[in-house]
Amino acid sequence: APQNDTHALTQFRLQTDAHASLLTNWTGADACAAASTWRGVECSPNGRVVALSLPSLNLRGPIHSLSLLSYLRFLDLHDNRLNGTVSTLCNCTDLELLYLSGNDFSGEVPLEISSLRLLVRLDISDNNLRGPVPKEISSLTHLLTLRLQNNALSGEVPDFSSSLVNLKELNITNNELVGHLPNSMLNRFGIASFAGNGALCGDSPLPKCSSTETPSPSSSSDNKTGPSNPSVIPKTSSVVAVPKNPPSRKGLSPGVIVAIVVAVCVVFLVVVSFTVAHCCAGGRTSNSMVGSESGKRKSESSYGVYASGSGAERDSDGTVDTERSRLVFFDRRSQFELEDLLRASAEMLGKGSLGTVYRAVLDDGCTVAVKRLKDANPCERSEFEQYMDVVGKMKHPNIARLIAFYYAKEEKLLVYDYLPNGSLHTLLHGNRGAGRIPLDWTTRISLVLGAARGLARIHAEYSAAKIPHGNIKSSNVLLDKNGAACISDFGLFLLLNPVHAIAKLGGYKAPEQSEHKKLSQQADVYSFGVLILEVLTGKAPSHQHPSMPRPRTELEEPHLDLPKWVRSLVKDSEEWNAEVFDQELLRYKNIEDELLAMMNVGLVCTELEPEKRPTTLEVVKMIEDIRVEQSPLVEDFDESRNSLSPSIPTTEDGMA
Ligand SMILES: Nc1ncnc2c1ncn2[C@@H]1O[C@H](COP(=O)(O)OP(=O)(O)OP(=O)(O)O)[C@@H](O)[C@H]1O
Repeated sequence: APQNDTHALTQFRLQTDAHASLLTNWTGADACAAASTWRGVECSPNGRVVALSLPSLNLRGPIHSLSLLSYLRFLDLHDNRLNGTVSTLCNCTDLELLYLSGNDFSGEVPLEISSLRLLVRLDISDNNLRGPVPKEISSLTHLLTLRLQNNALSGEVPDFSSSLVNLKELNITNNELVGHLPNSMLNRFGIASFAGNGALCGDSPLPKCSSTETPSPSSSSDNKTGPSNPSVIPKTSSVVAVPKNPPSRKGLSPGVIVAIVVAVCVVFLVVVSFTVAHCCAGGRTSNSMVGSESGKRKSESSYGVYASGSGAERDSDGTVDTERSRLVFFDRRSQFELEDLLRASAEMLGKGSLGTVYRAVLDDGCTVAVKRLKDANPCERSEFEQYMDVVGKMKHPNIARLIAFYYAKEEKLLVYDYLPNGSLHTLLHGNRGAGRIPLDWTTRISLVLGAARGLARIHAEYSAAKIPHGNIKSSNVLLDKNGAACISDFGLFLLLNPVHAIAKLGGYKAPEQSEHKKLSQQADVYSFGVLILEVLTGKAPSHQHPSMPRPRTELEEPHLDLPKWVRSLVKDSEEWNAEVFDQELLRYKNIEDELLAMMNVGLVCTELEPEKRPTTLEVVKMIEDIRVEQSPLVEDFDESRNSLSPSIPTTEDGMA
């Protein structure tokens, strides 16, 4: 079966990627192999493709090959030029999220859609779909979102009001729907969900239905050819392009138009005031809800999943637990719903030891990083919330900020500020070949100092409990939009069983940890010392855990004990040995003293005996003494860190 998945994807690529350039990294025999990085593909632990996300890639052609992906739960192909019918996907009965909007799909919405019983979101808007809105949709009882707008769907609107009890968003606007709109549908979803159909009738503000409840020919669309009744459109007729925003149609009296406008305005105002009240309430209660079951409110977007979308929170009897799953925020200024997150266009940033990280751009342009935890987390909800409370309260300019979290039985998400400028690991080891921009000494020292300040804050905040970071390494030092270093992944070790934490996490290990397997602040200092030596030597240290697949640069030297290697070359702390240092650093003049001083900080941090190591506050002081002001100490947390416009730190040396 896994080979079938790879075969299906390969077929899909051959049939749709005419430009070939887009999916060039779809190579190798197995899309789900451990080291595989097939763009947009996500696999389950048993090697089956569960998610495919390829929006806006100018893909053209049919999608029938994807019907073989029998484990697929998330499919996002929106904004391409894909064509043919969508019926083939009805074989993918595990699908929960299906986004196909903005393509050239034609034919009818298949009756077999009813086999996709797990669907939570269905978006097939902005295509050329014709024929009726099938009644069979009413069996998709988990649906939260149904978007069918901007197609050429015709016939009457079925009554979903009693069957689709979870449906929050319905949009069938700009189609060719006719006849009586059931009052229950109008009342529940509002006139705005049905606008742009022209020939619907029913209760006010719609025109009254005639006795036969069929529209007069003059009230049907005037910008499309042929009759509006689907049954008389030959299935073989050429597809009439549907304008994405059709002009308003004729046929309504001015009075009715005024009534519709007033009704839409009223609905809009009600929605806006509800949203404002909702956001304010959310802001007031977000922190207090952590760890407090009584504080929880029922959320509109409480049933949700991300990416492969496994988070259907179902009770044993199959009912949906909508009561307790919601995004919990740590900052009243950042408020959005899980739905916004689900709707956001997402791009996989990478996989770590605890899960996969996605970059998600919300509708309002805000960008966040979403870490979707894999099943490494054994915690109960209350425990999870307590730990996240610890992380969420930690606000410092050199610590990646946790904005919110989501906990459901099968899905745990952590939402962070998106830090757009990569990691220290990438800056040091990425692209060492031709075309590399050297990482200058000023930037290095400033990043080390920033990271030291972040770590010192964690240690100081939790000095009594001696809570460590537990996973210090250069790939967990990320750069914000200003190029400042931020320690990421703080607090995640709390989610792991202590027995397994040390093996799972990929930070640089202190020697004492091979014996007692405990995380500690002193071990963090050791890891930080290794990081300093890494910055000085340009060499990637060994993670001492061959089972860990990361980091994976071609330049990483296997099993390099960096402190040992440096000590072997430098016997005396005053001794200068150019061989130790990164060649890139040797082109800068008059920095030998600073390099030596920094090397000594690295060496003292990596003392074999934990008691001999300095505290992180002392480390900060030592680095500040080397170069007085490299990284401005920002006391106030910079809320504007999150940005859509990444700025790359200057890497040409600006040394005095
Ligand atoms: N807040 C963020 N903003 C931007 N990119 C991020 C953010 N958090 C993580 N990433 C990126 O996502 C990818 C995966 O990160 P993740 O932390 O899961 O793995 P890791 O650091 O490689 O390993 P580990 O799980 O041991 O920390 C990395 O490339 C990382 O740089």
